[in-house]
Amino acid sequence: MSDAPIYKRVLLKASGEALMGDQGFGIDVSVVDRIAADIAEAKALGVEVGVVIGGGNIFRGVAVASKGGDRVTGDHMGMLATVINSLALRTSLSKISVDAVVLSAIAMPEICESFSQRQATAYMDQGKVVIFAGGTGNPFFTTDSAAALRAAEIGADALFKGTQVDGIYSADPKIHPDAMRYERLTHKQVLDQGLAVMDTTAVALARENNIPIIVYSIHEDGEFAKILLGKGRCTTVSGE
Ligand SMILES: Nc1ncnc2c1ncn2[C@@H]1O[C@H](COP(=O)(O)OP(=O)(O)OP(=O)(O)O)[C@@H](O)[C@H]1O
Ligand SMILES: O=c1ccn([C@@H]2O[C@H](COP(=O)(O)O)[C@@H](O)[C@H]2O)c(=O)[nH]1
Repeated sequence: MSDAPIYKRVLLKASGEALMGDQGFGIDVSVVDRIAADIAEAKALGVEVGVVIGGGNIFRGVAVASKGGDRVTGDHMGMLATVINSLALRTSLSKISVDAVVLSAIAMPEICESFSQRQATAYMDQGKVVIFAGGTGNPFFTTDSAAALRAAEIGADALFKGTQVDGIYSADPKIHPDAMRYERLTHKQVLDQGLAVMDTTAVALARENNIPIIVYSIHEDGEFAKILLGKGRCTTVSGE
């Protein structure tokens, strides 16, 4: 394995759902601690890391809409869930002495700083882990889209999606256990074939900005660093 990471600055989209561990809801601190350790390993390789965390372990806006409630309010609740997860990750990182800051797309100055592209980039240049909370700050989006947006804004070399599965398959492997895993795909193939591991807005944004997407299992200890070193199990999505 080479000692030099293949990317200098990355954006990690960490699964919200993964944070609940076996509990079925909420935050399992041991899982957050493990993800923090993975980020620390990447930092130790000299990689600059920005993070967006989902909110699926707490709340998704569609849950309100599907019961006849107001979608926008539901999405506000979902974005607040991502703030809770971001604060949990900052806590886990600070326990292992990794300097991290939470920047929220929704102003809540008593709790964390507000997002601005300039401040985010300045913090990353200083070597801090920047955790982008509150999604895009707009309803009808997802944290996948927020991750692609922030990746473009900070000039990330790659967008990592740490999720429940170890790559992109020909169909959802949770529903079709015989689906085939891809090593490499283009953004166009992901969009044309409707491979639903990431939402289409996020993939389109990454494609327009020439940002590779790496999909891997966030449940595998040390996989993030391995992939950064050019090894590890994942699917890489890049330009055609
Ligand atoms: N073609 C595919 N290849 C791989 N996974 C797929 C595919 N189609 C659907 N999926 C599903 O997509 C899921 C990832 O989607 P999703 O973004 O909702 O989860 P997440 O990473 O846990 O995000 P969140 O942060 O919102 O909780 C995988 O767990 C997998 O079951
Ligand atoms: O830009 C955004 C990002 C997220 N939301 C809402 O938050 C939840 C949780 O995010 P996931 O990506 O599903 O983990 C999402 O379901 C939306 O309700 C948003 O409105 N805008």
